[in-house]
Amino acid sequence: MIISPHVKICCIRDDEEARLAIAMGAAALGLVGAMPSGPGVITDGQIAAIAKRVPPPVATFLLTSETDADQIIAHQQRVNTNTVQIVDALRLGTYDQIRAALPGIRLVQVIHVIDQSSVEEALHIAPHVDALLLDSGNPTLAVKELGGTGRVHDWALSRQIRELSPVPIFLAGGLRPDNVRQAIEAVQPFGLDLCSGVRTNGQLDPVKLEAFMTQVFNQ
Ligand SMILES: O=C(O)c1ccccc1N[C@@H]1O[C@H](COP(=O)(O)O)[C@@H](O)[C@H]1O
Repeated sequence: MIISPHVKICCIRDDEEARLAIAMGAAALGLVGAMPSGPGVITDGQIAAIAKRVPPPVATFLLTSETDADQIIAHQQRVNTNTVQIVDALRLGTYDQIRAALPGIRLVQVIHVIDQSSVEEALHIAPHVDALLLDSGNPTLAVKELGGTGRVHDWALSRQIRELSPVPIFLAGGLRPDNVRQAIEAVQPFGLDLCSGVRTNGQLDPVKLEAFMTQVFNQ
């Protein structure tokens, strides 16, 4: 039997979208800070205001593109989410440093799944974080893609990571109502994370969201 994964709805723009996502069954909301590209960016002020009004036990994820531990700590302290999603590789400082400065705050590291080396990268980082989030960006481009691409990646690689990882896995990248069942069967992740697949003209679309949740929970 495959257990239904938890759902994180990302790119939340305001309280109304937050309420809609929670009403439809989201366990977590993604709030996107400054990024080099992507459709979901809002200001730190907006992130702080939305996060403050999200009721427990719904998790609030700050998506940060900072790569220096001190800057990641400062970013979380400006917005007060209960989880930090690091969408690029940590270049300066350590996860332990972030944990010491932010007790009780969950750390989720994004791995952009490109090839077999992504599996090694994921397993190297996994022991230091609370979860991994497997997405379809490309941090090597001149203008980095760090998520929100609407593209799927090679789920066979994500399946390998899920089977070997000591921490839970969220699957992201191009998930939609029409492919989510296949994604769940292929990867069997702890969680699903999506942005563009449940939006129309940038707005969270209740019809697409309901279709997505039906595929996840009512099969
Ligand atoms: O959405 C963005 O603007 C964004 C920008 C930079 C990093 C991450 C971003 N969003 C994350 O990307 C995943 C996948 O998006 P999609 O479903 O493929 O559109 C999304 O769930 C966010 O976590």
